Amino acid sequence: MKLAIVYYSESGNTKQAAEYVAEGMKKAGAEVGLFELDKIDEAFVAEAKAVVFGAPTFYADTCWQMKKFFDETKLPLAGKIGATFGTAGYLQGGCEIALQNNVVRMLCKGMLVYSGGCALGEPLTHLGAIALGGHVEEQKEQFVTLGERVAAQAARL
Ligand SMILES: Cc1cc2nc3c(=O)[nH]c(=O)nc-3n(C[C@H](O)[C@H](O)[C@H](O)COP(=O)(O)O)c2cc1C
Repeated sequence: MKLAIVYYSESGNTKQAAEYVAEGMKKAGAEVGLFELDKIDEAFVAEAKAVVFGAPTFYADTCWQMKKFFDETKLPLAGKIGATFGTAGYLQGGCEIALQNNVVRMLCKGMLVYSGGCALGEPLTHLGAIALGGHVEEQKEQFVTLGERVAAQAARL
């Protein structure tokens, strides 16, 4: 089963988070494609059962590069599981708004948005996984768990 992660990262926080999400997917036995936004293997993503989007928060929204991706992409995302994670500088900086807006964009693309929410216990993944202030390693469990949960749900599709 192929699963993809598409992320944007300037200073490395979201890249590290993406690697943890990939770790969780691999633990679940998936073949994982980890792609920077401008280096997407489109054939892999087209075959993937799930695509997880990761982005830093810019001005209390997902970064403009991710918004541009959703505006422009012609990738066949409809019907795939979609999930999201993000990083931000600080608690009141709007990362949850950024995740919510990624959720809205995934819905617009016809994706089946999933995180496991609070149904599967701790850690509660709700809108997705978040790390603040560069403390990505401290939130590793959240990102790994999101990857595992997406992989498990994709296997059920
Ligand atoms: C242009 C710009 C705008 C930002 N705006 C916010 C913001 O509104 N709220 C916030 O919490 N952090 C903000 N940040 C901080 C980044 O979201 C944070 O450092 C993030 O982890 C960077 O991810 P990266 O290392 O993957 O590039 C901003 C950073 C930049 C460069």
